Amino acid sequence: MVTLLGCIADDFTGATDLAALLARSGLPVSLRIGVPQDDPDDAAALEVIALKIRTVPAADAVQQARDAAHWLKRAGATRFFWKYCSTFDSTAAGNIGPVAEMLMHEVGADQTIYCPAFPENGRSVFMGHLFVGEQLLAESPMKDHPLTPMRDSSLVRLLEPQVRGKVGLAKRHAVAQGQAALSERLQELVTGEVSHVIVDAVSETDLNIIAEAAADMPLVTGGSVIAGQLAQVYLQRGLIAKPEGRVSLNVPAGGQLVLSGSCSAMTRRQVTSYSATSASLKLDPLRLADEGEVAAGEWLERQPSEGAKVIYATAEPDEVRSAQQKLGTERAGQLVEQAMAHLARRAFDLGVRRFVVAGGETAGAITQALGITRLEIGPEIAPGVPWVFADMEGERVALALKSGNFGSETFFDDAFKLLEAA
Ligand SMILES: Nc1ncnc2c1ncn2[C@@H]1O[C@H](COP(=O)(O)OP(=O)(O)O)[C@@H](O)[C@H]1O
Ligand SMILES: O=C(O)[C@@H](O)C(=O)COP(=O)(O)O
Repeated sequence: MVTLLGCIADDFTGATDLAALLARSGLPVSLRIGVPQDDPDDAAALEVIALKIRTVPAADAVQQARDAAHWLKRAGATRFFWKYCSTFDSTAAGNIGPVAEMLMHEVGADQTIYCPAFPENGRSVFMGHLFVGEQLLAESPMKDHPLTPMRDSSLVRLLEPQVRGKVGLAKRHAVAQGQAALSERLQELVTGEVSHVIVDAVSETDLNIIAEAAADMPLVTGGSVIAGQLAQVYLQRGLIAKPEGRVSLNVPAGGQLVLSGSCSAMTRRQVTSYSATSASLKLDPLRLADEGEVAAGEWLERQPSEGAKVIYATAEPDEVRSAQQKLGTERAGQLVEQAMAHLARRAFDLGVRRFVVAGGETAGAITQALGITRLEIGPEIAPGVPWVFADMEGERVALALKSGNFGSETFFDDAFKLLEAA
């Protein structure tokens, strides 16, 4: 099949979020880990390439995203989507802006939109300011993120230093008036040479209007919801058709494990809740620096494969800051990610086949270490978090790659229960 929409995600939880929201349209979605080595002879209409480029140097992120775009072009994609976090996770150097600008150049776009809103998960954009629930982004727990602390809520101000072109805003007043008014506003901005447009959105209706206005843009950027709405518009316009029949899921039997490297507020609550009824082990980056993860591996070996268990580095902001001051931010993060990756591999060797992983960077490290290259999309456990399935060394594996702040307090339990019922 020829690809219609080619998507590039900047992390792995974000990629499964995107794939889940695209799959809500009923269209088949293909999710690949890293830029495929092979030619795209089995491409799907909606292709997603998951990269781990949210916090790497901007030049590296741009290069990897360019390679992904070239593969998607070879698959036939004529429209492209750049997926980043619904909390606009980035630094002053990038990587949202530099990748968007490179992709605009690649696809010949003179304008693109930025639309991270995800109303179901409490992310809305008004007057260019991003809200997380009722709080401005910079007042939300995202201000304490270990790698991308978000200290400004204005998307215009956040994006400006990341791009060369002009940044503008399409306010909710234009969006609420419908597609024609929004298209007119976008046209006005492009005439004024504004190539990067933040678009307000506070509801699904807003996102639907935005998707209608942006459906023919060669490049759209944002969170998963606007991409899902684009797929719906393609269906309505007959650009793409739903396949006949249903694909049956092959759910693996085997042991289970939660691995959590996210320090986000919701994950902290989820770890506390799950630890109350499960075997749990906390990883300390300082101990990992001295001794590695041997003790954790031994702990894992002592646990029944089928039993409920969680290994976590999840910690309160003060504790994270203290580890980062002693080890450096990058090293602290890498120590945890590497340990999680080794433990996931050990768990697989011990018979674990159902993994719940909390944290985008953590999920990236684990999925890469397991050598997984392609994922099938299963049922959504919570908005934006589906079970995904992969074949690994001849074995079937189920993974739930959970974004730090997604899901309710009982998410880990909910995830395994859903798999039992599938
Ligand atoms: N206790 C800790 N101290 C310092 N860094 C940590 C600690 N626990 C986890 N980390 C690091 O914090 C980062 C969390 O990012 P990520 O996995 O993307 O989570 P989220 O989805 O919440 O953003 C990872 O790089 C992880 O290794
Ligand atoms: O858009 C979102 O919020 C998610 O898909 C996402 O990218 C979250 O990233 P992490 O919180 O780092 O997992």
